[in-house]
Amino acid sequence: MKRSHRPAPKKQGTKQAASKKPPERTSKRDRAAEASSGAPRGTPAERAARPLREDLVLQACLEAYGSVRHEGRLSDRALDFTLRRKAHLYSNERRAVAERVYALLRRQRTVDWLLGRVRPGFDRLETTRQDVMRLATSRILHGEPLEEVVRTSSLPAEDSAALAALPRAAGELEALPLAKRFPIAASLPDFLAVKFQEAFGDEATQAAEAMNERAPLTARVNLLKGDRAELQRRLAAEGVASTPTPLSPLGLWLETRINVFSLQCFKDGLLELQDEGSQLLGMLVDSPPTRVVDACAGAGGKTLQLAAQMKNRGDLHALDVDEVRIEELRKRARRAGVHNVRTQLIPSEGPAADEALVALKDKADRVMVDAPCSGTGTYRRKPDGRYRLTPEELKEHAARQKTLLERFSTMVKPGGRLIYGTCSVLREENEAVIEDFLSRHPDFTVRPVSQELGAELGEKVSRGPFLRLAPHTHNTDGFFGAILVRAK
Ligand SMILES: C[S@@+](CC[C@H](N)C(=O)[O-])C[C@H]1O[C@@H](n2cnc3c(N)ncnc32)[C@H](O)[C@@H]1O
Repeated sequence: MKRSHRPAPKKQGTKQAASKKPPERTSKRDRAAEASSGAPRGTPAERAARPLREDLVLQACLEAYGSVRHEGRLSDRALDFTLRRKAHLYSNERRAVAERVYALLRRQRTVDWLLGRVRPGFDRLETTRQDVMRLATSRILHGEPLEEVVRTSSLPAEDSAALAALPRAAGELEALPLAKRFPIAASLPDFLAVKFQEAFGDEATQAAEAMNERAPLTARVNLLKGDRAELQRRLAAEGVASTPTPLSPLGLWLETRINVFSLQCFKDGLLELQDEGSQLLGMLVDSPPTRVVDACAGAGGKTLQLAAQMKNRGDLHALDVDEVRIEELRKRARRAGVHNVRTQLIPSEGPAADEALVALKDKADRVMVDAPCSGTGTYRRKPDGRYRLTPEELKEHAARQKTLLERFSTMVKPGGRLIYGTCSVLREENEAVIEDFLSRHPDFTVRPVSQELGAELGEKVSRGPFLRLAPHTHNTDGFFGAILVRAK
């Protein structure tokens, strides 16, 4: 099968990290699975090598995938929901379920196209039978041997025979002209494929390929509780190898098979899980220890970073319209030892939304607007997002981003800065929003991000004056960031 329809091998970890193999420990999950299955206890190494019980894995994959594809659930929630009810699965089986479901979601359109070629009447098959074939095809696309996939997929003979013809269908896809091939090979809806081509030009294929790979597991060190080297030592003591991220000085790629949330380091607030690109966006706020507003704080990913950059001093106002996220932020702040945050639940629109900001009008040194967006930069982690987004929603995102930037800019004091960011790779949510704002606000000017990040790092992560990150160029999620300075 051609390389272009197959993700690259996983990128987590390095040789160096792998050679210092940490002690393994038994996960709670494995103890629960052992208790419920009556299986003999093994050493951690034996457990890791235990063959998958393919029938159980397939059943769980079908449940989780089916609830995303046919019931519209979000992928992370569907997996969480399914796996919570499968206490009898060992951790290697749970991992296989998550990996297979995500892998299929990343390649769903490609898989359906190929199956339409190799299995006459595929569209008319019963749904579960289709999904079994989809899961099998995705595994083959990801490099598993045909015989092994057929042996473990409980397929009728004619469906197994169809899978053998996949290399021919992949060749047919490869032979299509680019305009037809790209949306299918990239597994993007047509309108998004066009947007990706506009955003990345000649690099669109590469960009989409990288967007369809698995993201590294990335942590940010909480500088309020120690530095990166110290965190690495603490992680190693808990059996987790890590590698410093190449761009963010705050990040570590974690190599672990166990749940990070169960680590003592995590419980003690030494780290947060946060993509390297998100860390770089947070670094655009230089956070002098005075008054900083995180206007779309959500559950506080950036808020906690800003608090650490402010050394827990000054006033950090975290605003959001979502009460559940704000509550999560409060919990995380307590764990991280953050004391300078004040949270505020604000109305989402209308005069009340403007009134809620009156007390901060012209008062903030820095205002961060990490705007709600299409999430087109995060498809490595949320692969199903692409199948939900519509052209109308994209327009709504851009319109809301303009409104929010306008509204929150009123809090910036003369000489202060407005920092705008998204996890979108699309121009209409990024540069176009900034251009629109500047056209109505001649008192604001763009400050190149390299002035904030330093010339060397700035050059690596910017396009023009803006932060511009993408998986194929930086191995981060896709992010945009801009710094605007208000005249004194
Ligand atoms: C990209 S997320 C923020 C992520 C967060 N900054 C972080 O780093 O974890 C965008 C946030 O904007 C919030 N939001 C949506 N509409 C808003 C509004 N009108 N005013 C303020 N926040 C809003 C959403 O609830 C969501 O939490």
